[in-house]
Amino acid sequence: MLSVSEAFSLVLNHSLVVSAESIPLTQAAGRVLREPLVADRDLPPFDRVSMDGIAIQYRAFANGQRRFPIIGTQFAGQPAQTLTNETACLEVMTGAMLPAGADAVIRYEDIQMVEGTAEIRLETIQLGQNIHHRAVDRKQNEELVPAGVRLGPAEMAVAASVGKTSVLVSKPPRIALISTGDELVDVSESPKPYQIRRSNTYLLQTVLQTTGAETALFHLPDDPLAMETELKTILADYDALVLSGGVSAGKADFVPTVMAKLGVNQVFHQVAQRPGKPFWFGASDTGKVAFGLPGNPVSTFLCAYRYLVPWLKGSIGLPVLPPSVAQLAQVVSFPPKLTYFLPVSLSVNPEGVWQAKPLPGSGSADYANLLHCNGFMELPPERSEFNESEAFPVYTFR
Ligand SMILES: Nc1nc2c(c(=O)[nH]1)N[C@H]1C(S)=C(S)[C@@H](COP(=O)(O)OP(=O)(O)OC[C@H]3O[C@@H](n4cnc5c(N)ncnc54)[C@H](O)[C@@H]3O)O[C@H]1N2
Ligand code: MOO
Ligand SMILES: [Mg+2]
Repeated sequence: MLSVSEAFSLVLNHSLVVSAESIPLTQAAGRVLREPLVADRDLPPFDRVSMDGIAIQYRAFANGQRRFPIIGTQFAGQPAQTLTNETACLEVMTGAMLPAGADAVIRYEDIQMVEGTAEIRLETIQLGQNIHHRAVDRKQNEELVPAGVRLGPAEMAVAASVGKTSVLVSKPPRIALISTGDELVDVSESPKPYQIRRSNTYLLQTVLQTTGAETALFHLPDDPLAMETELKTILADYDALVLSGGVSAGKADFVPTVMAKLGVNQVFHQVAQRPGKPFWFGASDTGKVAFGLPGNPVSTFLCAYRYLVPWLKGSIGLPVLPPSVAQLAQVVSFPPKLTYFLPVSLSVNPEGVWQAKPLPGSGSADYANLLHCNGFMELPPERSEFNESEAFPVYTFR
């Protein structure tokens, strides 16, 4: 049986081909850039006054002068004036161009205004003080943001400042989230004694919210012909399918055979892990990808975080980051030769180290247990005893 890392590599090898689209900047927050953002001018584009006050020539102050006649005012949003008299000053406002001939700005707080003159009340000043010099932040034509970065607040501010009215971003992949099973009824229905309400597609939709994918929910019965008909349409309309249920050894587990009939070939079936051992994964020659996640809700949940989310991030051009690491807060025993994804509650101890408190719950159908957890700790298959304070990777979900 495949190991978790082998299965993960195979999943990442089948990334979606996500096309790019140009959209207005006003709609681009949260999307992934597909072009670099380049400085169209120096940043800042001119010597910018950074404090309200007066602009003088430093040499006059260095020569002992303290009282400067005010010969005008330089506001922001105006072309630069000139300090025509090197022993005079201009009042200047934050954001204004530094007047030509001036090379130091003194704050209003450090001067006293007396009858049209400004008297500086400082012992020393620096050449160039309170001036945000042209190009100190970035130079014209410098790459400010590389492609493959999500447009957060800082990136949006930079995009606006370099005049990008529209930006090239990844198109959101269209993903169908499909529950399967005759025992499952809609959330609005009253289940009969042998039925339950379906929950996995709601779980999956919430997990994928952070990726910006477009999702739609479907439900299929345990009937191979009906499944085939409906899945054919869904396959044509969506880039990827995430199914839950119907992949283990039961007489009504039809997902792998139906997918194969539709040209979605098995890449693997079963991974040496708990939960989620019956995980099925396939891809078609036309570039469609399908995840057959095991139906037990904790298995669906774990597989979504461990495989689906990194796969989707990689596909849309975001970096796939390694998991964080935490210390086990108590001894854990797990004899099967499987990678064990242990539900944990994470907290930081007084030394600033992440601690993982095991909350195994009653098994992979116990989804209510996850309400108290915020991650899965990945314990390796070749060991059966895990000591307190040993560190292992954790996949967090809160
Ligand atoms: N003989 C074997 N039986 C089972 C094996 C095995 O290896 N050999 N594996 C077990 C494991 S592990 C899991 S996990 C499950 C996976 O089963 P399936 O993927 O085939 O899923 P189903 O049989 O359709 O359902 C399993 C279970 O999950 C519930 N379920 C399914 N979908 C939803 C949903 N959308 N919302 C809520 N609950 C859902 C379903 O009612 C079943 O209780 O197989 C074991 N068996
Ligand atoms: O994946 Mo199953 O959920 O191990 O029970
Ligand atoms: Mg089954």
